[in-house]
Amino acid sequence: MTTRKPLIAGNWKMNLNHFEAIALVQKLAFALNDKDFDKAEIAVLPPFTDLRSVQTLVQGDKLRIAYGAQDLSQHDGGAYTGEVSGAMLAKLGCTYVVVGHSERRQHHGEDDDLVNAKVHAAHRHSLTPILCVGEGLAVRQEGGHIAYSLGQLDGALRKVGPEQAKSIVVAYEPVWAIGTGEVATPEDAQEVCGALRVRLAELYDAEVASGVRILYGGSVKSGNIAGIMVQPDVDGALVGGASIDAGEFAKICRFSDMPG
Ligand SMILES: O=C(CO)COP(=O)(O)O
Repeated sequence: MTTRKPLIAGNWKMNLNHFEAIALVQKLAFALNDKDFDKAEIAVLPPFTDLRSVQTLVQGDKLRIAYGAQDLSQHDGGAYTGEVSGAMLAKLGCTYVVVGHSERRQHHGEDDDLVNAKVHAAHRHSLTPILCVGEGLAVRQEGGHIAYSLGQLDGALRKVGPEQAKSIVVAYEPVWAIGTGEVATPEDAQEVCGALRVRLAELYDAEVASGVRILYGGSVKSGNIAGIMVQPDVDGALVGGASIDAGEFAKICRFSDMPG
């Protein structure tokens, strides 16, 4: 069986300017030690305007913190006012890029085809997509959460080959648990993350499925991370609100020391 190194990624959303970004990453680097970085990969996903500052700090001080962006254009360049390309993110040393976050699907009308195009765009520039899927409250209430999340996975991975699929990170983020304080139970998270892994095995093979990291996201805090992380198919967390507090995020990164 492949061992999957846990990934704890902080999606800052539209928070923190570049000064604040530097302060947060410095605090985080100060709070965490090599043992923490050995146990889990730790990443921050700041707004575009912070990335250059984060890059300079991380590279200058050789920090073991990975970073990436929250979105990218499906295009590689050209007359697309306001867009940021994968090539630009790669040039800034980004490892990750979030694709298909529910806030982009909801507020920017991103559908599965666009999300799929963005997954391909990320791969063209050797960025690892953190592909977000997850159902809204109505779908959950009628029990369609697994089919819905698998449908989003299928759509996002169209024409993505096994080699590329291997490097993808999937994040299950039930929309009803995002920013609401309403965390899915560890069993809820496991149910869908397990189903996503089974679907990866169907779309590709067992090797791909066992290598892909699947994260849970939605109101993750230091007080609930331990229970989520012990689930067999949950390989990390995509943390929103709690990731812009360095102390709280550091505790989440040390999930094995937190109460279950
Ligand atoms: O959307 C999320 C991470 O991408 C989750 O946000 P919260 O942790 O604030 O609920």
